[in-house]
Amino acid sequence: PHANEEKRWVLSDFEVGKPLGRGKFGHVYLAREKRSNQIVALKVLFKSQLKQSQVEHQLRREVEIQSHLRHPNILRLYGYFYDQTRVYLILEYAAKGELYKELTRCKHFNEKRSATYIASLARALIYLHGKHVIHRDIKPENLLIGTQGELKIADFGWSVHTFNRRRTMCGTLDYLPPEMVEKTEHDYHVDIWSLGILCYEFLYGVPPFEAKEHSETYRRIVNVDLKFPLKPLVSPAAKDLIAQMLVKNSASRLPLHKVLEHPWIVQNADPSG
Ligand SMILES: Cn1ncc2ncnc(NCCc3cnc(NC(=O)Nc4cccc(C(F)(F)F)c4)s3)c21
Repeated sequence: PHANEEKRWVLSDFEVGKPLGRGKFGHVYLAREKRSNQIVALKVLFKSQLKQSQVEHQLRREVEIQSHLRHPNILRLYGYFYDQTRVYLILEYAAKGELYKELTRCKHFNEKRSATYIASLARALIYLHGKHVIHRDIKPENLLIGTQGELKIADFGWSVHTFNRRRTMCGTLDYLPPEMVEKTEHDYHVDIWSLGILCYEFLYGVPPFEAKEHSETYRRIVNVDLKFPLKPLVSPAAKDLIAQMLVKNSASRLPLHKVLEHPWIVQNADPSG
């Protein structure tokens, strides 16, 4: 078909392999496109569940947003197709799997690995914000690791174009910045807050405002009740960067390009990302 004509994919175009993960709406499988031998990840979503949760519009927006994104630290969504009962997302395969599994295995990452991931994420977010897209759901569960160990942001199911911001609450509270928790207007600064949460969780193995009760987590977020444990040992430079991103007033959060210039990133991030 011509380049601009979307190929109509069908399930029989693929040889489906092992399951890669189980999501709320469906499973992800390793797959090979038969004609090109290209390895992909195939996410299978049940139409019934999508309809039931009224998220079809979100899925359409995800496909639309992803179709214009090309960045080494953003997982590609090559296309989609559907049959009677299911919708299939054809995704780039991230050979080293889910970052959160790696974080659980290692307990926490060292400063070099953490800074390298944060720098890659900052570059991906600069690219995204340049396209007026906010991801809004940056957390370890949505980060994958590519063949060369590079970080890939995945799952734009909650992303929005900045002109039409919605206040749907999504998933764990831990990553929500004060303005989303307090349900006020929010903008691309939310992703800078989440980057600060991630940086803390990479270094300490737990998110900064974690608490047993939701109400306690909520209180700690809106008060920015930021505490650094004595263990593991973390450099003052890293704490300084985290404290500059986890700022209640969203406009005062360290801009992403300043994150890339911060001494902790400059001294610890591997330039290759
Ligand atoms: C585990 N794993 N290991 C290796 C590997 N390589 C690639 N991918 C993997 N996993 C899939 C990662 C995803 C990327 N994009 C997604 N997108 C999505 O799940 N979208 C989506 C779903 C349900 C509902 C909605 C809606 F309607 F609410 F918007 C949107 S999931 C891999």
